[in-house]
Amino acid sequence: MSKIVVDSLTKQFGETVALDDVSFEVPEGEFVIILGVSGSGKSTLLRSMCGLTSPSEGQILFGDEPITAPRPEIAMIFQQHNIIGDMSAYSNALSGGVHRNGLLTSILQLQDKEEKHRALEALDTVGLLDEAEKKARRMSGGQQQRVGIARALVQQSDVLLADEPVASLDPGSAQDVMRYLRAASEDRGLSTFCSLHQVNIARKFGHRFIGLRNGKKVFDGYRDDLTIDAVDKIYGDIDTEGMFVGSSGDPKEKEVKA
Ligand SMILES: Nc1ncnc2c1ncn2[C@@H]1O[C@H](COP(=O)(O)OP(=O)(O)OP(=O)(O)O)[C@@H](O)[C@H]1O
Repeated sequence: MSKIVVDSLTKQFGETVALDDVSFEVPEGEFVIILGVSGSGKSTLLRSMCGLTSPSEGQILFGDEPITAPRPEIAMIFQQHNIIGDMSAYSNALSGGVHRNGLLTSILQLQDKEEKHRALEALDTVGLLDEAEKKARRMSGGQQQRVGIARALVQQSDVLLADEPVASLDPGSAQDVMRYLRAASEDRGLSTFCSLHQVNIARKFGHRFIGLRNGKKVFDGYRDDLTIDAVDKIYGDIDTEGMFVGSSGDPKEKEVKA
């Protein structure tokens, strides 16, 4: 496994500067939450880290190698789950090994025993072993997101990227997904980067936090550093009340420990 280095990363889309000279270094095994308002550059950062978006300037290194295209060591869990509704949770999870097994083997489900065991183990990690045969489309949003995590685990990556994995979920399901994501990440020592809107969920599950504002990195620190002042720096003048709902539902949780 290797550390991730984001080195002076700038990304422009025409006139829009989505990321502006962002740099940080993350050792393997850290659970990092990316915070920022809509449009601050969170998705662009994650997409750049998995090689789906190429930098305008700067680079991202995985170990010593620049990331220039998607690679199996880096798995991405998307906001819209991106799983196949007509397939079972098990088949979806199993498809995470497509880069090892090839498309035909995956479609025909001719994977070896070890691979099938891996898929069941991944479903177990996200608490869905009993639902393995259930069609994904008949599962709740939170369960579908957990299937997405299981599929990423079957990929056997070293790095897990999750772009707002709880954006469309109710507070209870959002916490479930975060709990499983954190457990999966710890279980396997994966470096994990997850973008979130809800600050109290972030505080509950995050280890390290990176705050973006207008494409610039305005915060990089650990739980105790994430004070109200730090949150204000990330979110500016906007009313942050709603962002703190989600873990206990108690907006007083915005009174973060200084
Ligand atoms: N493919 C693209 N083409 C043009 N502009 C883009 C593209 N992708 C992102 N942008 C712009 O870059 C900026 C950052 O967008 P990005 O999606 O990274 O923000 P975000 O923080 O993830 O937002 P959200 O929380 O709404 O997902 C925005 O101004 C957005 O409109």
